[in-house]
Amino acid sequence: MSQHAHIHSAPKRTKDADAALTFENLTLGYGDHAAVHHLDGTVPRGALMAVVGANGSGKSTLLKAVAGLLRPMSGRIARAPALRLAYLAQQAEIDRSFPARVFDLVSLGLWPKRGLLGRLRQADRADIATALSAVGLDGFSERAIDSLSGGQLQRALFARVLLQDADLILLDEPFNAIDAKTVRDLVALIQRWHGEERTVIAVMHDLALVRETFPQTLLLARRAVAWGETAHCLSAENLLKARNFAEAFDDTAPWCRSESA
Ligand SMILES: Nc1ncnc2c1ncn2[C@@H]1O[C@H](COP(=O)(O)OP(=O)(O)OP(=O)(O)O)[C@@H](O)[C@H]1O
Repeated sequence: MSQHAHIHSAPKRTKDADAALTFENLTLGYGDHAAVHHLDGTVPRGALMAVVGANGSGKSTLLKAVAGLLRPMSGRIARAPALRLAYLAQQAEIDRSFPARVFDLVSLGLWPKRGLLGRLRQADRADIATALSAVGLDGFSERAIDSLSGGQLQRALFARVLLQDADLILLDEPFNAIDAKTVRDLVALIQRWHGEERTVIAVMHDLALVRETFPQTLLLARRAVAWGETAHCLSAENLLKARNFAEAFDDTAPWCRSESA
């Protein structure tokens, strides 16, 4: 059976002008081990989409490739022209020991506008203060980032994304080890971005939160098990299918052996 037969609800091909991203027979991996196989589909502009799947199912790999940090093994990712992109990595990948203040971390969000060594203007300082306030970090500007709690650091990173003013926002497990209040505040920010017609893609583990918050979902198990409207995508049948694929993962398998599964 062909790979693509598994994608029961892949989004219909959207006109290019409406697409933020298009995946064409995209295969991603490391060395000669593929982590995401033969992904096809379109993320429309303004979509609010969750990426879900078991550990090791390729979610972070997909985000990294979309962010341009990983080259495809084969196939391609087409981004809308002049798309401004913001990528928030998993917290585990962020170096907190770097001697910086919250202000410095957040001001990096202005980098696309001001350049790395560009001098901040008065208006920029006001924008940074507004972004900190929007994430509930008033008064935190001078704090060292290594003194923040996990939730406070995540708020600061969301403030940086706010300043980036991106068309496409990629969030890798933004709510991992974050308390309920902070999740609510940051979900509200994601909904605001959605209201502003930005495209948001988030790797998520909390399926209840996905059902509440994300209209679209991509269910991955190294391949797309289902992709489309969240309620349909996360049906019991699809989740079972994803679990069965996940149990069959073999990290030592050569490239694409699982295709014949
Ligand atoms: N830098 C790397 N080098 C080699 N293999 C990698 C690398 N990063 C990820 N992998 C492998 O690629 C596969 C997919 O990993 P990925 O991190 O994308 O999964 P994930 O769905 O994000 O998992 P999790 O939910 O645990 O974060 C895994 O088998 C993983 O071991």
